[in-house]
Amino acid sequence: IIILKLHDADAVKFGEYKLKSGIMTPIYIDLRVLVSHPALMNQVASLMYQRVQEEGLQFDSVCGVPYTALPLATIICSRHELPMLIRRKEAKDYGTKRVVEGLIREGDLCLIIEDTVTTGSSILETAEVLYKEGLKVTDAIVLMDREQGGLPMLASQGIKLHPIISMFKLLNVLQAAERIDAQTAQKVRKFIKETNTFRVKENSTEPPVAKKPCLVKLSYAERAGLPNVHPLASKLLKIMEDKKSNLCVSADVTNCEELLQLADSVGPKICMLKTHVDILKDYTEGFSQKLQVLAEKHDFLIFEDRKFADIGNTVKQQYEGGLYQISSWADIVNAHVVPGPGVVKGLSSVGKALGRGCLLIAEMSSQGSLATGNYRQAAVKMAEEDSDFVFGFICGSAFSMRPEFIHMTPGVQLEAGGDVLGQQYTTPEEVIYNKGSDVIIVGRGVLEAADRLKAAELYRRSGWDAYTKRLSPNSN
Ligand SMILES: O=c1ccn([C@@H]2O[C@H](COP(=O)(O)O)[C@@H](O)[C@H]2O)c(=O)[nH]1
Repeated sequence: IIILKLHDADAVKFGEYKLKSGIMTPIYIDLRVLVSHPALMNQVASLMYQRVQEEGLQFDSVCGVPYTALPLATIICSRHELPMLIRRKEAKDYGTKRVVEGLIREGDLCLIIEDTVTTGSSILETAEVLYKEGLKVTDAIVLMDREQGGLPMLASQGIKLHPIISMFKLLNVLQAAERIDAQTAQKVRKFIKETNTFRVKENSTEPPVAKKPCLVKLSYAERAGLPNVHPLASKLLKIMEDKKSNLCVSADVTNCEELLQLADSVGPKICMLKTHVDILKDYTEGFSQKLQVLAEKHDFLIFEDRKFADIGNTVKQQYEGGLYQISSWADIVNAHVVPGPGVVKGLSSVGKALGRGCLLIAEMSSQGSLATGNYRQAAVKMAEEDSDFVFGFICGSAFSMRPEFIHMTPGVQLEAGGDVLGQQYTTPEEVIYNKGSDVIIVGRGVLEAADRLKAAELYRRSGWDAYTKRLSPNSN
């Protein structure tokens, strides 16, 4: 009966609508309308709490995913006198600057409340914020599961989803009540089946049990096939899987011939080659053409570590013009987030049409870096707003719960340490296995070795072993 009431309230719409992922859908669930139907809102909250009781869920606090689920969480908490937490979508830049409001005790278990689940990414985002505050999340109650992969995806991350209504049930009820005809119901069923965003690995006997949440439990190959992954990210993830390499060599040498020799030598071992074109003494246009030929030959991407950091109009010119014409040869560039979204818009206005992609610098490996806390959050927000151009981050650890974003970490050597100018090193195992990052960026670890090729192979193997260990069912 709740399904018919939701339909009456226009919370279930049939037609052509765009989802958060960009996919067009023939059915749209709009539970924002609930605020105008208090009786229905109360009934939904009751059903959700009933589910909590039926499942015997134990928790210390409740947090609604902003914004639609906030009133639902509020009603449940108020009625049953449960402590509530409020997750801010954006941290304040004054006062306490908190991202989660309410009483937080390290190790407390928080129950998440959500209105609709498609891929599960919104619940994961909220869970990630809560983890960072020291809380645990093992369960989420959702009113409507679109059955497009959210449930198994969340299970793979240690979160059990408890849906009140599922898409197929909803279609059956609406069809039986003659609210929709058989053709519409069939069209939606087909769409839902064809756009499933997550599949449990075939032949896997592993139950989706709650483990310590690992940000990226999916393989590179699985992530390459996600529906909303950037084409360049997909290409990179496929290269990584094919070449069994998550190694990016930072080619910080100062003459073109040496750089080309290095690229040709370590090419088979790497997924990406990073350049600092402005340290080359003898740059010519011919050099970038030769580098592209080598990238093609050995199947790696070129990342120019230009670290753009100006207003949109200036970075646009720096990217496409000047001596280096970076946009004509570099697959990937990066940008600081300090200028605000304009820097991405400027770069995107040149690079998007060329099929290029951008990484945002969310953190830096150097000692005393100011890129921490809210700064990193701002980078995530900017990436999400321009995910048709930005596909990842330069960072110390994985923090975005969206598997379509790639995390890349510089400051890597086989032994932890640093240099005299503030660089700090961690190991491939620490970066990939413990911190959940995807790519290790190694400069002097390879460049200063007596045998650069041998060193590249050592780093490749070390990074790859850490990745396979991360994926193994026994890892937590
Ligand atoms: O936070 C950052 C961002 C970029 N880098 C760059 O990576 C390499 C690291 O070289 P090593 O020789 O391995 O130290 C270098 O090109 C930096 O400009 C970084 O180190 N940290």
